[in-house]
Amino acid sequence: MEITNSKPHLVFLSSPGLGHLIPVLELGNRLVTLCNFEVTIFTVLSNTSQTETQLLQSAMTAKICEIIQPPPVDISSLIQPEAAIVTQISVMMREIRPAFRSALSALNFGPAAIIIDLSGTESLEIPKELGIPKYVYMPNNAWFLALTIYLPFLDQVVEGEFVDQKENLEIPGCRPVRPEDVVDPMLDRSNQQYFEYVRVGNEIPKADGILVNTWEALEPTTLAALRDENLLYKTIKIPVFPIGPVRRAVGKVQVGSKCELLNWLDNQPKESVVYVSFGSGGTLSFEQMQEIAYGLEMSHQRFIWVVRRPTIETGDSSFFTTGNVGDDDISRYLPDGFLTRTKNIGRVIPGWGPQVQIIGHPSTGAFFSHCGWNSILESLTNGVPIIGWPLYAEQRLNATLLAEEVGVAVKPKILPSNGVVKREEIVMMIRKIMADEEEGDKIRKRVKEVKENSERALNEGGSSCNALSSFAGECKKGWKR
Ligand SMILES: O=c1ccn([C@@H]2O[C@H](COP(=O)(O)OP(=O)(O)O[C@H]3O[C@H](CO)[C@@H](O)[C@H](O)[C@H]3O)[C@@H](O)[C@H]2O)c(=O)[nH]1
Repeated sequence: MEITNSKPHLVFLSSPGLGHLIPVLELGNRLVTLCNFEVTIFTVLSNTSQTETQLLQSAMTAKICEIIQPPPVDISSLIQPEAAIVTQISVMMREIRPAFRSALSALNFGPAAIIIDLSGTESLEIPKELGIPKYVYMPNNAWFLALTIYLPFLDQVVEGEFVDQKENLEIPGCRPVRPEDVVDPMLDRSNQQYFEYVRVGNEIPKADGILVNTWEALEPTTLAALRDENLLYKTIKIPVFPIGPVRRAVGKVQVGSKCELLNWLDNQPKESVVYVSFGSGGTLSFEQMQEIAYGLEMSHQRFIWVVRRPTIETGDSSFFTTGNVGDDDISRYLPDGFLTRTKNIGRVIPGWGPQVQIIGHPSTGAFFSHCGWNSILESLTNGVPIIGWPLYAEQRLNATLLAEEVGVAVKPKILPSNGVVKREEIVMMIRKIMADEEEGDKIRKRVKEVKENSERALNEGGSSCNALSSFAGECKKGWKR
């Protein structure tokens, strides 16, 4: 790809994991096509996920953004084998800094700005040294951003474990966070991932601004708090640009290339199918898989289920290997006879599915989701209500936001990360979203409103379009050809 000096240039630093790579690639594409930038993305990969590698390959083929892939870093001597995902990613991003610094110094153009995603904030010092404007990209919602930047303060005033607190955690101007909803790194204050997360909270305000993957109408109160000098602006003192929803859209499916699954969806009634999938890393215990299988069967609703090998220990153990487990014989993890009994109403896919095509299909009526933010955005922008099944990371926070503030989701009484949710409750949630005429109807109407307000935000003159333009304006202002 030829790099010219005629357009301002932005450089991204993206961290491992599809949940980060996807929104970085999407935002990069948007800045090229809508704002007339050239974009280079410095990608740090886990190097163990085939799906990650494939995604990057297709981004390289599309040639919208320039991709730089540094050699993999070996962190095995720096962490314990059982280190949490956040710790692993933090250490990888720390070790990549010399390569990122050399790559920036070797560029034959002066970038207008550097955009660093959430897990790479330790690298903000590099553009600072080089005198280049620097921004943080939060590929999640504003409430999670608020908790992250306020955590260093909570760290000073809260005693004991957050999960053991009797009172909700107050964040100025925002919805309080229930102790049971705190993000994974806050579960154990003696674990390295907690220190890494507090560090990120301290580092974000060192940027010149924050891009966040949400929009005004979705989180008006939190965004107002982030701008209010008496509330959270006091902590960050930098502008926040709500530019979302940045998400993958349904591409045109080539004639003749449609898979059997999408043909099957074509033949189902409108909004009749429940799509069940837990993102790029979510896995379930064997017992929980049985309950979901029976719950789906007993609900008598049509479904598509992306099934992975169960885990016993943690919910996130396939985070870096997604797409690599697809060849397993998944029938052995499902109840006897399940596949035969449900063959007329359901489809089970091993490992990985064409999610954006499924969610964007008119036959899909609900998304049974782990509430990763990309999945949520794909659902909301297609007007599909959510059965929230938070597993790890910040997903409990996301599920609460959707169910209790936005009004587009239901979630189980006990959190799936805390115990096994029984089939009866699963049936109840599915039926509420798919068939309930009162509460269900309200949720289905609300999600259509959210779809429309997301479109308005992105259209010309909409809040996110304006936020992206003002970010672009700031970057172009300081750029010297
Ligand atoms: O079978 C599948 C499963 C997933 N996807 C895609 O993979 C992405 C998954 O992203 P997301 O829903 O955000 O889940 P995670 O990969 O789990 O994301 C991580 O990163 C997100 C953004 O920071 C966080 O919100 C999550 O909690 C964290 O687990 C989405 O674009 C999906 O369309 C597929 O295409 N097919």
